[in-house]
Amino acid sequence: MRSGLGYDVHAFAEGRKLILCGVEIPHEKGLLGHSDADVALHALADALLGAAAMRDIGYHFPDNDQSYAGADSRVLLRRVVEIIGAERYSVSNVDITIIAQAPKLSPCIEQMRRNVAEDLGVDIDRVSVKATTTERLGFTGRKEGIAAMVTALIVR
Ligand SMILES: Nc1ccn([C@@H]2O[C@H](COP(=O)(O)O)[C@@H](O)[C@H]2O)c(=O)n1
Ligand SMILES: C[C@@]1(CO)OP(=O)(O)OP(=O)(O)OC[C@H]1O
Repeated sequence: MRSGLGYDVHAFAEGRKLILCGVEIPHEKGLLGHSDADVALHALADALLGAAAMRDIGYHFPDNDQSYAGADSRVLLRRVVEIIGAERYSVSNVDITIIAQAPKLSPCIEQMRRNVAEDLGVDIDRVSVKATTTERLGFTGRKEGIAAMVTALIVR
C-alpha cells in the first residue's frame, strides 16, 4: 500500500468555464489553464502519480503540448489510471479537498464523487470530495483562484 499527496492551484479568469471533478458549475468566472483547468482532478492525478513515484501531471501532459490545449481533465485522469495500472497499481481510496471561497460547492459534491469513481474504476464509497473556504483569508479567500489538495492510497 502506498500513499500520495497532490496539490494544485488555478486562477479565476473571465470567460472561462468552471469545471471541478468534471462538473461544470455555474459561476461568473472559470479557472485559467492550458487544459479545462480542473484543479481538483489535477491534484488527484498528482496524488496518484506521487503514490506510484511516477513524476507528475506536467511531466506526462506538458502544458506546451498543443494536443492538451482545452483538454478534458477526466481524459487525463483516466490516462493516469492506465499509467499507474501498467505498474500493477490500483486505487484503494482518494480524499479530495477543494479550497474555494465561492461558489458554494455542496450541491455538486455527489456528482463530483460519481465522476471520479467512474474515472478511477472504483466504488463511490472509496471517493471523498470535500469543500472548504479559507474564511476570506489569502488568495482563495479573496476569490483570486481555487486550490485543491488530495491524498490517495494505491495498492498492488
Ligand atoms: N466553496 C465551498 C466551501 C465550503 N462549502 C461547505 O461549507 C462548509 C463550511 O465551510 P468552512 O470553510 O466554514 O469550513 C464546508 O464544510 C462545506 O460543506 C461549500 O459547499 N462550498
Ligand atoms: C493539465 C496541463 C496540461 O494541459 O495544463 P494546465 O491545465 O495548465 O494545468 P496544470 O495543473 O498547470 O499542469 C498540468 C498540465 O501540464
